[in-house]
Amino acid sequence: MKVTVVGAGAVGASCAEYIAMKNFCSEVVLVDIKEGFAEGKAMDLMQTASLNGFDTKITGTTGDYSKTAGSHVAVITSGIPRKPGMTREELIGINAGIVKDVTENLVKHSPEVIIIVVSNPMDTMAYLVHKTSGLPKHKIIGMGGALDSARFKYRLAEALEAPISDVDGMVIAAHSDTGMLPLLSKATRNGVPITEFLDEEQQKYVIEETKVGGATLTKLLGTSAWYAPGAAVSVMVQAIACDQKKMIPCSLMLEGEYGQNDICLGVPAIIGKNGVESIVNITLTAEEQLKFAEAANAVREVNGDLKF
Ligand SMILES: NC(=O)c1ccc[n+]([C@@H]2O[C@H](COP(=O)([O-])OP(=O)(O)OC[C@H]3O[C@@H](n4cnc5c(N)ncnc54)[C@H](O)[C@@H]3O)[C@@H](O)[C@H]2O)c1
Ligand SMILES: O=C(O)C[C@H](O)C(=O)O
Repeated sequence: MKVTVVGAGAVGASCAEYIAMKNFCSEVVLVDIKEGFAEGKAMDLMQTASLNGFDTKITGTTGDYSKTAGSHVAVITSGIPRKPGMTREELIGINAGIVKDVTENLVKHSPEVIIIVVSNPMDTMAYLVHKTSGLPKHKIIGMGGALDSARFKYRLAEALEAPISDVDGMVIAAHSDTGMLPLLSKATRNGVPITEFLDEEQQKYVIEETKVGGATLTKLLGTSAWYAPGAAVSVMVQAIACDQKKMIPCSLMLEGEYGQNDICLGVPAIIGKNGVESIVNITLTAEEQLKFAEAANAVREVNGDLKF
């Protein structure tokens, strides 16, 4: 399995590192526009191989997409991250051009590729890849829900004073500060609904902290997060590489599912060797349905700023 990661910055390098550490891929190619940067990151990571015990070969290139030819999966992390006080949506002006250009180069050299979109505003960037790549819809997957769900579980475990392995939960809808929908109604501790353990104030705290998870880290770090995003991507790549058929919330093109059309939004999906094997329809409460529709309206407005 050959995987390309475009953007060798904080998130791209973290993706490459987690993928290599899990040792399920033969090759990871890092691509960046900054001269020598991807080559340097690849060399540094390769010098951890004997220490960390992996055999994945990591190489880097400054913009030579012929080196990415025949990739099974490509991850797009190229583009600018937000600074404290910004929203993800403000990145569209710069990142849309980068994502469109990168997508064209990837598909030219790997026409069968499955693309995982990470660059923000992610739901809109995933939509852009659908509109410009010519790839079938099961081959384009936006990464947001896997990360947001991990943050949800972190906050649930914190509120419950429980180990994270005790809790389960999922976040769907938009990967944005206001459009995220942590499904509290379905979250559990060892199969017991979370609502049996947390009072309303605690529930509200968990939901609000989850939704601003990215903004909180951006304020602390001065730029956006990379460890959990990289780990989330590696879980998705492994689900494809090992045909795991894992259920992961991902930003996917909807054609009637959840009452939406012609939009990429986070929904639970089965991820396996073909990319998206299927979208899973779950029952939402009336309030959740309303919030999902509101998130869709906001993403649709941002999509309106795209120029193809
Ligand atoms: N979807 C998510 O959950 C999620 C999580 C974290 C970050 N992000 C997004 O991922 C993106 C990257 O974040 P980061 O922290 O790694 O930023 P970063 O600045 O550390 O890295 C971005 C890299 O992209 C490179 N780049 C820019 N244009 C390029 C091009 N045309 N071709 C190849 N490489 C190019 C830059 O040189 C840089 O090295 C941002 O848009 C950020 O908002 C999304
Ligand atoms: O918050 C950001 O801007 C980056 C990313 O989308 C995240 O959630 O960490």
